[in-house]
Amino acid sequence: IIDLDGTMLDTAPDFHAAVNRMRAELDLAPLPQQTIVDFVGKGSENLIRRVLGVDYPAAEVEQHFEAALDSYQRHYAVVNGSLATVYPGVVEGLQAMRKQGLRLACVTNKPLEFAVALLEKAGLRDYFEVVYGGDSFPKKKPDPMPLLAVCADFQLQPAQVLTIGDSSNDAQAARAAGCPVFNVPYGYNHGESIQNVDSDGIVTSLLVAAQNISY
Ligand SMILES: O=C(O)COP(=O)(O)O
Ligand SMILES: [Mg+2]
Repeated sequence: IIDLDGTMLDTAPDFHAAVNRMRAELDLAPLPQQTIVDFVGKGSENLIRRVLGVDYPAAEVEQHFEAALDSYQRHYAVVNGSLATVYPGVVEGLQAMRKQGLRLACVTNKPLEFAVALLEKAGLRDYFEVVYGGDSFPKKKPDPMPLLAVCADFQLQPAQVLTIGDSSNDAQAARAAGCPVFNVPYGYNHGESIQNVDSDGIVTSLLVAAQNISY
């Protein structure tokens, strides 16, 4: 089970562009990319609340939330995949995993519609039997629900299903599900060091991950 944002694609420039177009519409000043990226990983609603929280106290965040989310989604749909790049070793890693006979699923907190469009644009959609987004189930990562759904789809025990992601969110979901988990060190981990995350190891790329799967 492979995560999307910060693991397969560097989508930071897409988030940066869409958030700042939304902020311009709301007469808010643009934010630096790093500020926005530190808010990524827990879905669109959380991202927009955090981005509004830069300017407004909690009660006012809720007043502006719906209009901001609506604007952001409109802009993200247009920007999606146009500035993002595939990380080194992703295509090679996915090819190596498929060659080993592994079945692949993508589980992301990105809304499903955006996730599928992005995977298609990047030419990665066909590697995955299953794709689940942040709105596919009542709960998203760090809840184990979407990971357990993949285990059920594949008729495998969680201990037989490896997850790979760039953040503590992925690791917590995996731990809660009972799945082994690798982290990649190059993505977005809520502004925290990846070294401090409880995982089964750090792999420098999906290709290195593919070379270290034994079963
Ligand atoms: O949209 C997000 O919050 C990012 O999602 P992902 O890291 O789970 O792909
Ligand atoms: Mg991620």
